[in-house]
Amino acid sequence: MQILTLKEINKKYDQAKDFAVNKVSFSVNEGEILALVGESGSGKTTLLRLIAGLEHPDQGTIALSGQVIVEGRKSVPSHERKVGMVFQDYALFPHLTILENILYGISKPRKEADIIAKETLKLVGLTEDYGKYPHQLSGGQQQRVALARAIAPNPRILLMDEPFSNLDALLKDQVREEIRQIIKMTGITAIFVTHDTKDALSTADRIAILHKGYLQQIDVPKNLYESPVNPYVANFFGKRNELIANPSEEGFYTSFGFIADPDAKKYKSKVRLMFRPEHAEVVQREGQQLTGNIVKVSYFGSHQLVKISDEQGYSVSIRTNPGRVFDNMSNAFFYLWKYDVEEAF
Ligand SMILES: Nc1ncnc2c1ncn2[C@@H]1O[C@H](COP(=O)(O)OP(=O)(O)OP(=O)(O)O)[C@@H](O)[C@H]1O
Repeated sequence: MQILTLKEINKKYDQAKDFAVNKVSFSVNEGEILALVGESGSGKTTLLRLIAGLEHPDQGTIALSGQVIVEGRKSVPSHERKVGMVFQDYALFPHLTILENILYGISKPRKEADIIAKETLKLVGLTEDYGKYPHQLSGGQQQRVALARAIAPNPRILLMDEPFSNLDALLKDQVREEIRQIIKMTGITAIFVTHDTKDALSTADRIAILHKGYLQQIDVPKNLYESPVNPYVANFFGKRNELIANPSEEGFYTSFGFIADPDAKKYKSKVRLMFRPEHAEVVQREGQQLTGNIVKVSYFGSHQLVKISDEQGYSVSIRTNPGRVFDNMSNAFFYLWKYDVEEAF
């Protein structure tokens, strides 16, 4: 069931030249975690603020739990929308204890509020720390307090602005997993903004990608990564290699050799074969594969990238498992097991 629906949302700030958000429509299902991703200035935060009621759109409607909260001039005030917010810097009150920080948002009699706050602290694994002050906690723990404060009043939806950006790389993996688990345990619907594709791919059920205020694609992570609707989305989710190829009846001619592909005959002129480093395989023996010279092997622990160059010095990068040994400047054979064909010119 859909809990949040945005229809044709436009937003232009005073004095701004362009729209920050352009005709954006999408829905979020109950219990779903949606990531809003895009480069800086793509409109992610603006969308979040429009849903929270901190901004009003120039056009469009927003409905939350069956209630229209934005339509024309109508706007349900932010505090009546029952939206939970987690800010990038957590925005905890430094002079209040963890328990007091959480109690702050619960408008219930003290005894009842106390029970809710302590239950929420248990949920986020901070039962022992309720008497401490924010500065006495680690970044990851502060993050969990901010989450507890946002979910304790039982909001209809949880909004998080760059929730992982203040954490170092090591902590990030752990916190992502924790936050996802907590959200899933409560069953709350959540939207978070991030510019980091890893945050989105690992934490979200679906991802919406924005570019210059336009929604490009909204889908489950696997589909966005494997079947992007346009080159912008494809490139956003990591580097792709590009091979210029001439189509023929039987396949594509590239500077690394021939790729047999009956679909090639569909194309009349030069195309670009786009493939991700993990969608190619370096093989031992010569055969029906492409060939080139290994010019660099970069080791990343979990994998390595082998850079292979053609006779003109144009290179592609292929991901291999870290245990494989390659000699620099030696001849290499490889094949592509997945690629997209894009019109070249
Ligand atoms: N208060 C404002 N007044 C005028 N222009 C604004 C305001 N806030 C944002 N903008 C502009 O609107 C566009 C979208 O900004 P927004 O902050 O929503 O993008 P973002 O994707 O969240 O970027 P970032 O990742 O850098 O936070 C940008 O061009 C930005 O400069």
